[in-house]
Amino acid sequence: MDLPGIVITGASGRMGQMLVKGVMAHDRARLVACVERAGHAWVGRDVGECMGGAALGVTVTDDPLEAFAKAQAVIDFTAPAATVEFAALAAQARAVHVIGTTGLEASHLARIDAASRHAVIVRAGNMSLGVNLLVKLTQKVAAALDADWDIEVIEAHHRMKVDAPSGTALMLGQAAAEGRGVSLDDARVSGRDGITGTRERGTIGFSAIRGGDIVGEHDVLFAADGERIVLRHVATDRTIFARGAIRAALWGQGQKPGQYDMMDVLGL
Ligand SMILES: NC(=O)C1=CN([C@@H]2O[C@H](COP(=O)(O)OP(=O)(O)OC[C@H]3O[C@@H](n4cnc5c(N)ncnc54)[C@H](O)[C@@H]3O)[C@@H](O)[C@H]2O)C=CC1
Ligand SMILES: O=C(O)C1=N[C@H](C(=O)O)C[C@H](O)C1
Repeated sequence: MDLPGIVITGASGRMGQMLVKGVMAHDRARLVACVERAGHAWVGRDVGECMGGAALGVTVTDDPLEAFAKAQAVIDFTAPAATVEFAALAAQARAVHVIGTTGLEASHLARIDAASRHAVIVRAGNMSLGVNLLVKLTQKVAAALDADWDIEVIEAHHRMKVDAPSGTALMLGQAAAEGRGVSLDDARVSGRDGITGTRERGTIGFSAIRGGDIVGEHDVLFAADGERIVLRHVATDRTIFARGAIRAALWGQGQKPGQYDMMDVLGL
């Protein structure tokens, strides 16, 4: 039987290039197409040559529908506006849609939800094993501690990142809120500046650092009088995200239509 065919959207991006390499090196998947936005310099050229290596026999296209028709899975680390379009097209093609894109708002999530009635969608703000384990740990620690322990999520990323808090920080904040039995929407405090007043008991704070080429660092701080606990994940290489996304694309084959996350894929 043929190996599942995979399309990479946003192929020229930081994650796109990792994913092209990851699928090419994989023994249970094959690269069938690469998509970039209309007008991008890579469109019409071989993706391997664009990446500065040997030709891979896959020409970058700006036609997602044609690309998805050849595929069993679409791996998508692009931008919210593109991802919601891809969700509808992937559902039309009955391809598994793996969404790594972050910065999605309620209107985007509603469109992804609609697409998931017809197709398998796996979405996570972080596809790494380590972060998904950290999410579980965060929930457990938050459940064990009362509101004498202030919770802060601190994240650091490269200077090109466009959304904050990061998708991972929001996953960690959500886990902390669930552990504590509160709603994140009610407890969330982001971006303090000026005369903020003293810290409100029970809130969950978010701080974002942007600089240089930081791949992704996340701390969940539990701070009480006289002691602190810090849960930390440091990503030093984007292959951890690509590995998780490819695993999700293969896991999704044969699943029932619906929305899944990396906890489902990893069995956590
Ligand atoms: N869930 C996870 O594990 C991870 C998620 N991310 C997220 O993935 C996204 C992308 O991150 P990066 O690769 O660093 O960004 P990037 O800016 O390097 O790449 C994004 C790519 O998407 C392309 N693109 C945008 N609109 C498009 C369209 N309509 N059609 C086709 N291609 C389009 C851009 O041209 C670009 O090549 C971000 O939202 C980021 O937060 C990043 C790393 C891990
Ligand atoms: O934009 C990034 O780079 C990353 N984005 C994801 C996020 O928003 O959490 C995952 C990872 O931290 C890298």
